[in-house]
Amino acid sequence: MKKYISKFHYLTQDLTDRSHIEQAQMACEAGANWIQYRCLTKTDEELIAEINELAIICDDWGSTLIITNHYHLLDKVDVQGVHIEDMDTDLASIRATIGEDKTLGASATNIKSLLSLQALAVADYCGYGPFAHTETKLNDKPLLGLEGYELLQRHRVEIPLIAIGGIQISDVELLMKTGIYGVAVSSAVNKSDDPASAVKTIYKKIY
Ligand SMILES: Cc1ncc(COP(=O)(O)OP(=O)(O)O)c(N)n1
Ligand SMILES: Cc1nc(C(=O)O)sc1CCOP(=O)(O)O
Ligand SMILES: [Mg+2]
Repeated sequence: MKKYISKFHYLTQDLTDRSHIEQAQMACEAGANWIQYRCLTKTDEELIAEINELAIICDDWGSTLIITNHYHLLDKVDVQGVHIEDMDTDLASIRATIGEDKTLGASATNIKSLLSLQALAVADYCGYGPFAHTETKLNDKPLLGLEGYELLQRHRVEIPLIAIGGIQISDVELLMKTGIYGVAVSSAVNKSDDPASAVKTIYKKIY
């Protein structure tokens, strides 16, 4: 089943000065139509409570809400899907568990893993990175740089490909010119002096 996938994925993150709820509220108000709730530090009860609040905000603004990894919560909360970060996990079995209606995102870090994911045909989009160094999470994978995305033009990439990892506002135009589908951003928005304006600027560069 082909689903709508946004070209701009805004990812919340653990911040000392702003909750995930505040981040999502800001992003929705600024026009983000795709929020990925990336919280890997809470118990299921805490996650469910927070996701329920996020779902109301996203519903009010008409934004898609995706959770990171916690697919076992999908039948307990009102979200549109899940992004699975573990590339070694059995995605076909996760798809069978969550059903066809939920959006399933997965990750790839090189052309081989991207083409395998595409061939498996169970994910709705692929997060592809890391583009550059990021402080948001530890990363031991080679940085792709712009060339890593330009190289994809030699392959038949049909799955919507979302670049991720250390993307700054100034990278967005050049990344989009490589032919990718969209970008995922966290800290370039969250660590900006004016996060709402950062969201709006990224949108204008994409659309
Ligand atoms: C849209 C999107 N793409 C990728 C990820 C996960 O990133 P990934 O690099 O796979 O995570 P680690 O395996 O490095 O933890 C995401 N959350 N969203
Ligand atoms: C989930 C995730 N993976 C990344 C990687 O580089 O592999 S970056 C990331 C989150 C995006 O954060 P930011 O825009 O702050 O780099
Ligand atoms: Mg990674």
